[in-house]
Amino acid sequence: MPATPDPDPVPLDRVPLVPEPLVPVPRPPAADRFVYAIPMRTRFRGLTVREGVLVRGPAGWGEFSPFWDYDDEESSSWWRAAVEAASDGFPAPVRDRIPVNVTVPAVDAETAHRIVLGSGGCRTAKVKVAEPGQDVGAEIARLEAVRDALGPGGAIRVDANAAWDVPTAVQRLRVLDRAAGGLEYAEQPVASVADLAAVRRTVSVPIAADESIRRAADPLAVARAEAADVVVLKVQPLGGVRACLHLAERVGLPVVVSSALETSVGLAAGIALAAALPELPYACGLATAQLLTADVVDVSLLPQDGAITVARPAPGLGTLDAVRAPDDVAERWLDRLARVEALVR
Ligand SMILES: O=C(O)CCC(=O)C1=CC=C[C@@H](O)[C@@H]1C(=O)O
Ligand SMILES: [Mg+2]
Repeated sequence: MPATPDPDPVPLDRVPLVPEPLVPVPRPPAADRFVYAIPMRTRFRGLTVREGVLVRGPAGWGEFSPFWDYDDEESSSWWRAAVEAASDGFPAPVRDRIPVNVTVPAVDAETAHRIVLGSGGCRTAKVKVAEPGQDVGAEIARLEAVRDALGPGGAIRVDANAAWDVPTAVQRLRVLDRAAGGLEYAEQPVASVADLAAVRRTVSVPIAADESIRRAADPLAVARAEAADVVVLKVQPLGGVRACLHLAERVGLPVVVSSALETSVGLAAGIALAAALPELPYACGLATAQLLTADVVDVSLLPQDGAITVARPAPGLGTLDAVRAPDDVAERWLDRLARVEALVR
């Protein structure tokens, strides 16, 4: 198995002006690409390790990290988002603090309670439900624990990741709405736009569309079908910050920005989108650096008093070396990236 590809020739701006010190220092990553692998704190979305590629350009760093169930065609929008960050940078912000929700994976009640209390002051929690192999009892206990930790004034939303059919969604949302002491909204309870519309017509809990937006041929179908009250925007799958701003303008529904479980390089794009949107009526799902055991930057984008200050942290040489992916993982990602780049050329 070939070793990690040799870094590209060190560009002129990185040629040390003084002889290199005797003590080896971490070599800078390849001039413009770096593959990371970071263990997750808790299994989330079936992942125990988050991997991806950081790319550096004239405007800074971008992140290309499509989940492996996205094929090369679908991954092209993820690459466009990374290229936008690295080449164009981000639009001007209209706010400097982004209220964020804490993300609660499908964990036991005690762990859920601890996650909310340790969230950095988040007043909103998004709770994973419909986890394969778990029953409604576990979801009720998790939601009751989250409500206890948040207090009566907090907001609780759930995410089923399209797992239910319509009858199950209708019945389960009524139960979970009670267990939570009221749900702010339910994210993607069912898979299709038609089923989302059917659930929305039947339950009182507001509905948010996520997969029906980020994996749809036509994201506007959700609005035309009156299938959702809220639209979830994720920068990478939707092709970048400017593409999301354009979609938000056209969809005509309230939007919430959510991450794709990126490092703080990728989260910075989500923060930039949330900072540039004319309206931001909901706390955003951008506190997911809390789900990773490490980061590619020295100071992660993490909430304080329930919000993240708009910033664009850059990777540090030391932090990059600590999360460098093994050679075989790096090769797999760079091969994927080469295929996707060939598609979008
Ligand atoms: O929205 C949040 O609170 C965090 C992001 C999040 O929940 C997700 C990120 C990426 C894929 C999914 O696992 C999940 C989602 O469906 O929104
Ligand atoms: Mg979701």
